[in-house]
Amino acid sequence: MTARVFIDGEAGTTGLQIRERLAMRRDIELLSIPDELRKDASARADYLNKADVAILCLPDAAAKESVALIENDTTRVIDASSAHRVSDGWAYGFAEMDPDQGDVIAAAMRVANPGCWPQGLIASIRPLIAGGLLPADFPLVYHGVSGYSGGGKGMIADYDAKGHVANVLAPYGLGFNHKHLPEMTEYGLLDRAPLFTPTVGNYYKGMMTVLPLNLAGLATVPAGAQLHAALADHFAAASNGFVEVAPLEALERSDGLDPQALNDTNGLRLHVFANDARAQAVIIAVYDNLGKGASGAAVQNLNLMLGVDQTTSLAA
Ligand SMILES: NC(=O)C1=CN([C@@H]2O[C@H](COP(=O)(O)OP(=O)(O)OC[C@H]3O[C@@H](n4cnc5c(N)ncnc54)[C@H](OP(=O)(O)O)[C@@H]3O)[C@@H](O)[C@H]2O)C=CC1
Ligand SMILES: CC(=O)N[C@@H](CCC(=O)OP(=O)(O)O)C(=O)O
Repeated sequence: MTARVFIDGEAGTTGLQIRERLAMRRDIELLSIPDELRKDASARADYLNKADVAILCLPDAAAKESVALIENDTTRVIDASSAHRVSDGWAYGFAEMDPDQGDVIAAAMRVANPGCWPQGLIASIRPLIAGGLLPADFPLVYHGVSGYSGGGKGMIADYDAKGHVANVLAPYGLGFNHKHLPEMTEYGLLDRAPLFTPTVGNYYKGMMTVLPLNLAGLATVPAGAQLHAALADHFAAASNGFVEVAPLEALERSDGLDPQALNDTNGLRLHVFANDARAQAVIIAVYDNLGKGASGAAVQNLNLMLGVDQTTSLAA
């Protein structure tokens, strides 16, 4: 049986990428709204209500409106916006977060796709706190760089208009109130939000996030090998291959540390570097903001909800 899938916001950056990923799927019938009606609430309501799964690739306010337009109890929703990520009744769509999170997503009517930045942080810290290697009140500083497509059509147009002679690395979020902090705190198992300093790079897509761990002062200082083993064990159990942990790095530099290394994939790779004598470590995540960071994760969640075997699917 084919599943009817409606992408509300299919003309946007994330929507287009999901469309491309689903175009070749014979098990999916894509319901496509005529361009002139794509912002017409009553036409959207029609499409939303006839879909088996609606994928919302919209600003937060429009995503909330879409959910309110659904009048049946059969349309399932994957929301790529940040509107519902810490809301009751919504499953958080980061399948590798816990060994059973894929089952939670598979059974859910409402799935909130994670923000791109939270995925690197949650992947890096949640297994360490859950495993008791770090306390929940450990003070975190979280840094990273994303390609400018992370800001959607608006930011892409800005960079295009500047003719790509923009700032090589532009810091932002300097009021320390980034909209991703609530989901980072909740699903990172943290007592308080990290100090988060994102930057946008002058390139289209791809991310690298950096989580330094200054471990001195902890009652029990975990060795780098323990941090690495906790992450490797967690993702061996919880991942179907989309999240991998590179071997423990004993190098000053690594060729894998390129924010564009996993572009056009649904992969996320963690790297652990440590100096036990100094009680210092850093965990670095590399992934595509439009892949695992948005559309790849949405397709992965769709596959889970439809019961499609991820290892044989071409899509995610
Ligand atoms: N880009 C990324 O890396 C990531 C994005 N996301 C999230 O995914 C969502 C979509 O982001 P992104 O694709 O980047 O954004 P874009 O701005 O590229 O696309 C959003 C689309 O929604 C359309 N839209 C706006 N308002 C309405 C409305 N009321 N009814 C119907 N359509 C509407 C826009 O129309 P128009 O074309 O006319 O502007 C546009 O096509 C956002 O919530 C974003 O935060 C999540 C993770 C990563
Ligand atoms: C580079 C850039 O601007 N990135 C966006 C996040 C993109 C993303 O994860 O989307 P959501 O808005 O759906 O959470 C930002 O930091 O606001």
